[in-house]
Amino acid sequence: MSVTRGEAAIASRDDTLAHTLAHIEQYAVEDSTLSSAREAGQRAESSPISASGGAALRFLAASIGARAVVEVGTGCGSSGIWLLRGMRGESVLTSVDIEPEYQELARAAYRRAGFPANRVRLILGRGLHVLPRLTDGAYDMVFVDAEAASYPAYLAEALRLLRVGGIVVFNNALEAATSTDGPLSAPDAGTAAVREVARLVRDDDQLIPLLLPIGEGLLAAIREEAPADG
Ligand SMILES: C[S@@+](CC[C@H](N)C(=O)[O-])C[C@H]1O[C@@H](n2cnc3c(N)ncnc32)[C@H](O)[C@@H]1O
Repeated sequence: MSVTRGEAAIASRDDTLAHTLAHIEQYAVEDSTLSSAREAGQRAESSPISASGGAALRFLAASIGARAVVEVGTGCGSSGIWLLRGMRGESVLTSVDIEPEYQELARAAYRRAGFPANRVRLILGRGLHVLPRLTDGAYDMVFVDAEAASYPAYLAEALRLLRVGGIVVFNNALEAATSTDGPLSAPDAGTAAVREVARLVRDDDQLIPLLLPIGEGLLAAIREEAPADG
């Protein structure tokens, strides 16, 4: 079967894109601590963050001198190690997950990475039950890497928790943004929610949005000061 010029152009673009993304992934180097955390996560099927996604988290945390970060979706600790490596000394990562076994593996991974126990507050529970108990405006960064269907609700919580200048980041933002729906099927709840949160972030005057094609796709936004009335 012959290939049209349009199909050839798309194939070559897809090829170039795949090479570019592979290059970005390889550029982010994991040391042995991060490799073993990721391997433990893969064995436990907790879907650890990609190296490039983790490097972006570290960069973002360092760029704002983060001292207090909330994570939803501890997994086996990969993203937490990247975050802690970007955060200031003496700072605290609060990380929430529903799986006690994952959090035990994460605790061991943080220890192996050299972070004392008082740098991490692990909370067992559902993100949407735990976040409302945390203090308003007390956090520099909120990272969400848990059930996609709740992303819009996590955005509302993050906006309450973040200080002005703080950053919210959602993982897995790419697939939903780029997938096409079948003619007869509506997107599943997770895909619809990721699209919805991307729209909410872009349309909010108090947020500076950024969609990054890194790793699983990161949707990030900086919280700005609310505009003065009048
Ligand atoms: C993609 S994994 C997180 C991977 C982790 N960030 C890492 O890099 O290793 C998603 C995690 O979200 C957790 N999770 C699922 N639903 C949750 C909920 N409602 N509240 C908190 N955590 C949840 C799962 O147990 C799982 O560990």
